[in-house]
Amino acid sequence: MTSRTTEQAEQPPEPAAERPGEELRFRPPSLTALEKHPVTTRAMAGRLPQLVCRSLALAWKVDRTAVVALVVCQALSGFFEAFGLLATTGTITALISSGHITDRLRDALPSIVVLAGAAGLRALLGIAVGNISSRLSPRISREAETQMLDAAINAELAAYDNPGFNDKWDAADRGAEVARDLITESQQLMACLSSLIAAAGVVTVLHPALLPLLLLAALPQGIAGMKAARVQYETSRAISADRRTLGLLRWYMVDKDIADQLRSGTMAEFLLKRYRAIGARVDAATDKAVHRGARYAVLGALAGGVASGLVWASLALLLGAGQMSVASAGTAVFALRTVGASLQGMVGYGTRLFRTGLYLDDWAEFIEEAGGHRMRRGALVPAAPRVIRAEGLTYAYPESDAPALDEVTLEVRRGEVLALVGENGSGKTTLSKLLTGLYLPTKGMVTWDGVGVAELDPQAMWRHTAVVPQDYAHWPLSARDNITLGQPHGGDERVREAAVHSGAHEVVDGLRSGLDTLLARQWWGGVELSGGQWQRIALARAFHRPAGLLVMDEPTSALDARAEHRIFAGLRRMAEDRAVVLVTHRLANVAVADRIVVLERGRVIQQGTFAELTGCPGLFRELWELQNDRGVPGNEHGVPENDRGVPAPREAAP
Ligand SMILES: Nc1ncnc2c1ncn2[C@@H]1O[C@H](COP(=O)(O)OP(=O)(O)OP(=O)(O)O)[C@@H](O)[C@H]1O
Repeated sequence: MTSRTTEQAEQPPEPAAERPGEELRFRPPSLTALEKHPVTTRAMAGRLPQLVCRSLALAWKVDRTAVVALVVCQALSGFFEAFGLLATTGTITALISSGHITDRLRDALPSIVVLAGAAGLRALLGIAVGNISSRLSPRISREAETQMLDAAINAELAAYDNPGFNDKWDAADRGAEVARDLITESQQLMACLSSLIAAAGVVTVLHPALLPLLLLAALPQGIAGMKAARVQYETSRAISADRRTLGLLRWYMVDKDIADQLRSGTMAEFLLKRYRAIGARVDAATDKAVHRGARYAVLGALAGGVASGLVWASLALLLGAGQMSVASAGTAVFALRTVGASLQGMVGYGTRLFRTGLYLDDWAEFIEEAGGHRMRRGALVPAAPRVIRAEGLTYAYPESDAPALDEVTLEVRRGEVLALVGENGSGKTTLSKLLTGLYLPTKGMVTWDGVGVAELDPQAMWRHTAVVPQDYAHWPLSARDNITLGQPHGGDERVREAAVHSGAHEVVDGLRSGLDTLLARQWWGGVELSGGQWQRIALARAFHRPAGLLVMDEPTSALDARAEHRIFAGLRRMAEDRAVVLVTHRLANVAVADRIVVLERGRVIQQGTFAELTGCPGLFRELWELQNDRGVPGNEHGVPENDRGVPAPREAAP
């Protein structure tokens, strides 16, 4: 320290806002889609049919009739295109032949009728195709979203602790969003293709040299289009982490639950500054991509212009050399324009479809990834458990250095209250999640009546569990649904019973429509509850479940003394027909437990009754003494004692 110069010492510290905010950074996205499908002509040519099939397959799931109608309409449209073009030759031949103009027009009339009829029918088919794809597009996106949701909700809970999981969800979400473009772009590509086949057939009939020349002319723009598509995709992926951060910041700035802290902490300016800085970074990256894309477009257009000039010059030469009649040349002009437009369309829609395909790969990758975490457990349907046992239980979170739980062995039986105690981060919540089968052990076992939880059907197992987590959900539903979780049994009587046990009846009785009241002020103009009132509802929902295992993690952290007393006084009755696991830091409350397990850094260091643990030296007694060391006048423990030296909650009147 003495080596620091005065100048160094006086330098103001770097302002925190200028440093990159690690907590607001997401992992840089991987460009695996690009690695799998590099943007080259060959890759694109191989990929497009695959993508068209994929879009049709997704559409097939949504509406089979519409897919059949779409394909038939496209085929008919191509057929009428060729028909119309061939009729052009007849029209021109009749018009340029010798004779009176009235005779020539009469001769041309049948071809003109065919031409007009074909154009009219094509227009009608175009409208039909547009209609069908507009109907299909949003449904395809929804189908893609549904598949994502299905993958996510059926993934193991541990998947969410994987740092890449949320990133992939985000990229996949964009994939599902753009999936709606898949059918439109595919059908546009198919329309161009059918028109190209029709016109190319006609051009080849007129002169075989014209078609290869035309294909060559379309190449430069095709390459430019692909390069621009790559730049756009890369940029979009590169800024996706920043876009997520912006979304998060927006949410933090308007979220009702922290709006008061934003104001009282005068955070708005700081967050807005960050928002603007990240927004500027996104804008700069977008500008760069737009400029690069424009450069490619200009180069492509220049090369395409030169190539088109060559095609037209060839046509003039053929005409001049007498290798083609004037009528055929006239038809060739129409056909060439059609081929040119179709090729351009194919390149344009093809590159767009390719880009959509890259996003869709992200979507598919997530489904695959979530599929990798898909719950693959047994199918045994358990009864309400009588004994839940952890044996040599070890659990490590993904990418963490030390296990959160290390060789834990304990059991809890029906009719018992087991309390888990320990300092912050000692592994209590993790252990409760393993006992309920939300996580599967890294090593060791959790068994329900002797059967490993991995062998049990998870849904059937969770029907026997009721959990009051530290952060319980404030479901934007009615009070009744908030208690029954949409799974009523025994009618309102059971709801009322659970509410009385938790003290939520006092909350419900004060609501304007009782159990029917919506508890979602910010969304639907419903009623908002206080923190403690919400906790009473969360407790009622756990008491309402006919569960054999009840886990309560800090269940009374927001309750007033009377409400808290009611919960602990009624806990023994609760435990009569179920096993109860209680996690709490308020050690006076664990006196109701039959056994207390003390955890330290993921290991069990003490076990016993309240009297045993307070009666001998160790972490529990130390924490207990600290909790009572407030200088409050009274007895040694600061609470009334019964004859076991245990603070005794009295049975409360409901
Ligand atoms: N989702 C997670 N991903 C990675 N590590 C986690 C995760 N959740 C918890 N941990 C880590 O696991 C350890 C145990 O956490 P746990 O939440 O089980 O502790 P706890 O005893 O319930 O703490 P508290 O008393 O603060 O609620 C901690 O070191 C924590 O950092």
